Amino acid sequence: MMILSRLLGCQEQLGFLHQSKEELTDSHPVVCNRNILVELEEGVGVAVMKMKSPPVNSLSLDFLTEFSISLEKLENDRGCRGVILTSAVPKIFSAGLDIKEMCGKSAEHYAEFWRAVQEMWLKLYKSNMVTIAAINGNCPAGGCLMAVSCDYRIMAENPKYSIGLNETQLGIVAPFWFKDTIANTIGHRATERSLQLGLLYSASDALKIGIVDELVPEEKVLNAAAATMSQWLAIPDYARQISKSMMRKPTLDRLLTHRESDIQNFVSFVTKDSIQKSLQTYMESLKQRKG
Ligand SMILES: CCCCC/C=C\CCCC/C=C/C(=O)SCCNC(=O)CCNC(=O)[C@H](O)C(C)(C)COP(=O)(O)OP(=O)(O)OC[C@H]1O[C@@H](n2cnc3c(N)ncnc32)[C@H](O)[C@@H]1OP(=O)(O)O
Repeated sequence: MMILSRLLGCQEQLGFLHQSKEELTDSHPVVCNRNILVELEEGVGVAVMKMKSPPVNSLSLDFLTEFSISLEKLENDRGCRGVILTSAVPKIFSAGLDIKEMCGKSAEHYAEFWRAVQEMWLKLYKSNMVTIAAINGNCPAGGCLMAVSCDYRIMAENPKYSIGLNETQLGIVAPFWFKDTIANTIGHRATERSLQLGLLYSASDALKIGIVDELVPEEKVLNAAAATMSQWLAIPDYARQISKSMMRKPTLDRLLTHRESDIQNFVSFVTKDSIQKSLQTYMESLKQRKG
């Protein structure tokens, strides 16, 4: 019930009400949501989802809810066959889960938050559409999960940007389905090293290890994503979708089977004093790094 009312509440915020006349008459309909801009190029059947939640596109409960609703709308739109996921915030793809959602809140809040994280991943990983991440900035932890849940990743070749699952550096643990998703991308051994050490890879190392598929100059990331999209869309949808499902279903089913216990694990983990302390110390270190 709580989730339903949040979804309904968010649908109002989703901005269908806030579209300007220009946006409505544009041949590329734009939906201006609070955290995500969705632009659907109808003739081509491709939507661009631009995350725009400054300063760092952190994945808050509101953001995740909006993301899942937006993706579901595209999924149900027969005119949309592909999605490019990118960022409208300079230098940041996404800073991952919003740490503030995991600090000093109630057990009920943590459970609701974690269900929204699961939902985002389930929707993205099982999408029937072609999904391409155009990674135009830093991409740690939950940001990396989003990227590796797409079918293909193109990253800006900027030595300042990094990508990876750095959870252990915060004193927390990537859950099994984060691990499965990255292992499906880079293999078991590389995942073991990557997860234990909480490695963040530079763009060039990410290409070498296979977290990303391609590097291009920053200003070409979106064009490169569009070019790759047209190659993938040249394959008949039905055959491609069944192949995707064959590869991903066991991983999806594992979370679906253990969804409630995964939420309980998260809540009991994150409510530990030691974990709360680690997260608070990490947030403080982020602030101090600025100064
Ligand atoms: C055994 C069973 C296990 C079960 C499961 C249990 C555990 C849970 C696992 C949970 C998995 C977690 C996944 C995650 O995604 S955790 C988040 C990890 N993210 C990070 O480590 C990234 C942190 N951020 C950065 O490194 C940098 O901010 C940056 C992304 C590189 C951008 O740098 P810069 O442009 O210099 O920006 P600032 O650092 O100055 O940041 C601007 C403000 O944004 C705040 N911030 C940054 N990241 C986050 C975040 N993830 N959440 C919330 N807030 C964030 C930062 O504090 C600044 O705020 P201020 O302006 O108020 O100081």
